[in-house]
Amino acid sequence: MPIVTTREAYISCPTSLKLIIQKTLSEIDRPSTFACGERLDDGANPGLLLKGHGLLGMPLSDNDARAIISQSRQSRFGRGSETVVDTSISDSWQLDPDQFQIRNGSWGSFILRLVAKVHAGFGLKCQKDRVSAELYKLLLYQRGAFFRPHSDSEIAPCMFGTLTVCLPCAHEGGELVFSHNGKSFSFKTSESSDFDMSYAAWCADVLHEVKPVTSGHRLVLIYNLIHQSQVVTDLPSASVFNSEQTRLVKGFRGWDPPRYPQPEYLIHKLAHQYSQASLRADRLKGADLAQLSFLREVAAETGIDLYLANMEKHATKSDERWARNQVLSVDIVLTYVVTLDGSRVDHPNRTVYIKSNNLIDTTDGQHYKEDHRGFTGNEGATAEYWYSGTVFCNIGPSTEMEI
Ligand SMILES: O=C(O)CCC(=O)C(=O)O
Ligand SMILES: [Fe+2]
Repeated sequence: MPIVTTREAYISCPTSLKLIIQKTLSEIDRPSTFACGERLDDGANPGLLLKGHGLLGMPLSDNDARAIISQSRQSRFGRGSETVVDTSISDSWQLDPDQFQIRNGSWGSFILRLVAKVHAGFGLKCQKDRVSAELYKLLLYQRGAFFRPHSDSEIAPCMFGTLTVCLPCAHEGGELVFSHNGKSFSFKTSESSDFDMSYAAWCADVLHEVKPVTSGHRLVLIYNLIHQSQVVTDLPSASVFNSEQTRLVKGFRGWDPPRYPQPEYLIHKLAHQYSQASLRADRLKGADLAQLSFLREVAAETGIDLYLANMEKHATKSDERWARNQVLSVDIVLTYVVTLDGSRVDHPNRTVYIKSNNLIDTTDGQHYKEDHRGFTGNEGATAEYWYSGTVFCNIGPSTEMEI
């Protein structure tokens, strides 16, 4: 039996590239990130009770910090399938959950609120109640302590990430730095550390580090994020973000120029319709915003240009009340084209005509107006439909769309 590789499949059917792009974009249906974090002004005091010592006050005093250290061991972390101590990687102090208690009864619902933030931030598609956070350890960083770049191994079944709550305890330094797939960003726990808390969460496969603490103490509760998934492949991970991006890049690069020249532009319909005033990247919502962030990455990699536009489509069809609903003619025009920052680039007095072949998705959606003409001469009964929408235009690197 002949084996058809994906590459051959692309070559034999250029429409499949549009399908790849369409399918991938349709799966990016909500904003998502592989790491998130923010200051929390409404954090409750967990009421940490250290066995043999008593309640730990918040912000943590130097005296209570010494009490924690006296009962701690060097922090451990997952390396492959093992849990190891290596002070060249991390030299913070660790308490295990059986060495302390969280006495505040409302702490559980506070953690659930954080899990809901993670669920939204990661754009998880499962129900919120499929995700939970299991207490793993309490870490204390003294001045000079750090955690070198590492990713978290799955120390619990169906663990997909880590949630941390940095408790009130003034410190400088100690910021979290995340890097994945050539992108990196940092989050400063110190900024809210005097009296407030902050949370951070990341997918287990994201490389992260804690920069050295330069003064004070950094006190963090660490939770494993668990996904009650039946199917192991459902587990969220940062590499899912990569694979969506890779598929899109493949889609845009996959045209085989000698046989099927790359179209000079492609049009992708947005989920929402935007007025001219809100036609700019920073006003996009929901799935549109999420898709834009992916398309931006893809544009940087492939050299395509991105524009936003309002589109009008006018179709004349045979009237379905009398005959099969056959399309007789279609006109598609862009009525307002802008760069991502909202600057208009089309000429107000010139119409930009679009070939329907360049639409990634040719389904019409709901028309906003229709007109049934009845029988006219030889043409039979016709009906006209008008559609409108907002679109992304992805223009190939070496071509210009005539506007
Ligand atoms: O201290 C932190 O904020 C992160 C700790 C960490 O990465 C870990 O325990 O694996
Ligand atoms: Fe970690």
